[in-house]
Amino acid sequence: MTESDKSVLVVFSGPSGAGKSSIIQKLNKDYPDRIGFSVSHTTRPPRPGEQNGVEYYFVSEEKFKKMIENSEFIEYANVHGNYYGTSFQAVESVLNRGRLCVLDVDVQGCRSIRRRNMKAIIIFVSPPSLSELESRLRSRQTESEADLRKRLEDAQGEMKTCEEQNLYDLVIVNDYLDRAYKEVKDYLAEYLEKRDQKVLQSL
Ligand SMILES: Nc1ncnc2c1ncn2[C@@H]1O[C@H](COP(=O)(O)OP(=O)(O)OP(=O)(O)O)[C@@H](O)[C@H]1O
Repeated sequence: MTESDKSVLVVFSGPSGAGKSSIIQKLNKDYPDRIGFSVSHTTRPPRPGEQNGVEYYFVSEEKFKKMIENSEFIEYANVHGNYYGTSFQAVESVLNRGRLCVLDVDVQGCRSIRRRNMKAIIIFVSPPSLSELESRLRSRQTESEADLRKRLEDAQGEMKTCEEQNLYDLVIVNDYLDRAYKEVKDYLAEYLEKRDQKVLQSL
């Protein structure tokens, strides 16, 4: 079995505040040796101590725009004048090390992964309701009122994408974190078991 045979891209998507980071944190805690995170590209200058290829790949705006033109990004955004993006190549490099590459991307990112026909498990994390989502975002206290409103507005559209054919492999409702996490873990375990059996049978 080669290293890349053992790898799979695991993508989490869903509204802001649905619990993607909470689930990813738990996965990372339980499987620190199996999980890898891709290094993003950015046009912001490195801060003291930051190394190229470790915290980020630091590139010029010209280079970043060229990469956009060449469709090299799964997703990218301009935040306060600086570009940030997740490249397909950065994900491949985690996968080539035989790791499960875990990503948190928006709906467009999920569609772009599907278009590339990548071997990926795409999981939509849904809040139990929009009112519960609002109350979690409020207790997190990380957004301004305007930002919070925008996130809740976006959430309505994001929830509708659950019905899109062949976009998500699994939709989980994050009612209780431990229960939702178990659903993710069981799904991954079953996927990996089936896949490893297939690989073994083909040897
Ligand atoms: N099942 C749950 N019950 C109650 N609170 C939860 C649950 N899951 C997560 N939370 C809390 O809800 C808040 C939002 O969760 P989290 O930050 O993981 O969301 P997210 O989807 O990663 O959001 P973003 O996309 O904005 O990063 C956090 O404060 C988290 O502790």
